[in-house]
Amino acid sequence: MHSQVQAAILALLNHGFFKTFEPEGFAVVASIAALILQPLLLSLYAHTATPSSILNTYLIFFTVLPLSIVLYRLSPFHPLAKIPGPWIFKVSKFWLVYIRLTGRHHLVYKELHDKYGPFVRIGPNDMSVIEADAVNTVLTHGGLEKGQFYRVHQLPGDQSHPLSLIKGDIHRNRRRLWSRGLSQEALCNYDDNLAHKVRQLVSGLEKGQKGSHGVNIVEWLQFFTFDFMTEMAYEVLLIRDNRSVLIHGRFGREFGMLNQGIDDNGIWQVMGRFAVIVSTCCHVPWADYLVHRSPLAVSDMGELSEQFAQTRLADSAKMKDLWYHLTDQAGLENSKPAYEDTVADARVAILAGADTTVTSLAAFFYYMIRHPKEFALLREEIDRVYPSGSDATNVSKQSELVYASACLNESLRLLPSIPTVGPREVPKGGGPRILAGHLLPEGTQVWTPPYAIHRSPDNFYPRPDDFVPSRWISSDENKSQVMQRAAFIPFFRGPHSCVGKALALREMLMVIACVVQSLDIKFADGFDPDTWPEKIRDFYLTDVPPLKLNVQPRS
Ligand code: HEM
Repeated sequence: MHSQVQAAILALLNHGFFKTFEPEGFAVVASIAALILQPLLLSLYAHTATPSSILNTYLIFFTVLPLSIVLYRLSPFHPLAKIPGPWIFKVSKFWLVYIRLTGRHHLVYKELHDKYGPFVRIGPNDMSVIEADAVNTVLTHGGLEKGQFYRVHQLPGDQSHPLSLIKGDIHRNRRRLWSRGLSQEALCNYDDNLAHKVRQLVSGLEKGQKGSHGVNIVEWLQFFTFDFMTEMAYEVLLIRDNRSVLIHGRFGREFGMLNQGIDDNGIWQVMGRFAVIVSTCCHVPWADYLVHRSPLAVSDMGELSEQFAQTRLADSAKMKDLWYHLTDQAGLENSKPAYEDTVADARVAILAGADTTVTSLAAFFYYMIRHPKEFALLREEIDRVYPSGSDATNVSKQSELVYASACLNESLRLLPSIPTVGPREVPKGGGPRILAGHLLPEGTQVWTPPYAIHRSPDNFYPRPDDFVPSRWISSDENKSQVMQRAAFIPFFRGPHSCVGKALALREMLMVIACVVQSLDIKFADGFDPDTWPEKIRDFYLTDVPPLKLNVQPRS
């Protein structure tokens, strides 16, 4: 057979092989090496190893291979062919990688759904769903497990298994430890520390006010959530009772951001960099393997959590912190979790609990200040539940904050802090699944992006894009509105939903009550509220731009 025909056939065989066996881990490097070597070996085998014939073989191989992939992905023979979507998304995930890098990921998903409807093909083997029933089917028990995105969501060289990345029975067993550490009973243990930090936040906001340029509340919320989550997870004393703990190594400075009013160690930069790298690479898992091994992705997060863990072990805690529960110090389980898994879990607590709360609270204050009528109603409620001089950190009164909770729901709806989350997957070995009439083969990645779901008029109507807290309060007026509660998923749903939801709500209501009781807040001079939401970037976690406020004690 002519060697050019052989090169074309070899390319088609490779396409068939990689369509069935997508390489992961070390197989990525082996596959790339195999692809590079094959045309050379073919030329040698066909005894046509002159420079021009080798070049020719390479040319044909590397033309036919991508061409056959593209044609197949666009063809009616592809299993997801009937799901609408733009051709460029069907052909390759590289377009989504680019979109992720721009931070417009959540906006693009919404635009695609506005154009193509509730089911959109957003990748060769990926679809996105915003219809309430289908979202419920995907996420709840008996639905789909975490997808490809999470398998590669691991720190470089890290062999541990944090809760956010595991599934099945292992996940169920570990989640029990987390649920104990975040149960109502456990939360009471964290209240004193939480109240102390919230008071520090309020006074920090007052002190941080710099003339008419105001104070960046996002930065102070970062100090607050990081300090609180770190102490809650490890009871690592940051700075308390005039005592400070020095974390050595790369982070050789004192922590206690609220106290110092500065992120001296650049932790938030580290977290931001980590989020960009991981969220971008997760669209192309095989590329992720290569990038993770590059010095670009050296992980400071792993080092930091190890240092916190060591400090915690050297200086035993005075309360039952999250570490106490995650290491099962009460001895309620048959076996103890591995040390590396606990370190990874405590790191997840900081990553999952700090950034999300910052975004949610920043969005809350933004929407309140933008809507003076609603803000006045909120104030009225806070003044009634926590009159001036009373203790606004008293959590037993939070159930009376009906309007504040409605406002919080509405801001979480408009700006969920993990705007697209990650996909779920039709598991290998269980055969195809049917979702709303679509037959999804094994390996299909199904996205349920909260930002697009929350703003769909099929789920929330009227005014799906507007801040309307009253939609959360039952009234005769609201009877005719569309309100798909199953489509409200800022904390996600099902076995992998947010295990820290109760803590997050308690924490956020405490901050809201204390800030509104003590401070007058408005946008700082020169701050442009119109463009603020546009500058929010979705790197799985959210990069929130500065929110400059003018802060004065309430008269
Ligand atoms: C407003 C604040 C918060 C929001 C909006 C939020 C939202 C979410 C969402 C959407 C997920 C699913 C992520 C995914 O599947 O990729 C999640 C998972 C998780 N969240 Fe939260 N979260 C918040 C605060 C917290 C806090 C304070 C903690 C405390 C430790 C926490 C711990 C976790 C953990 C451990 C998971 C993984 C659960 C699992 O896989 O079983 N979150 N969160």
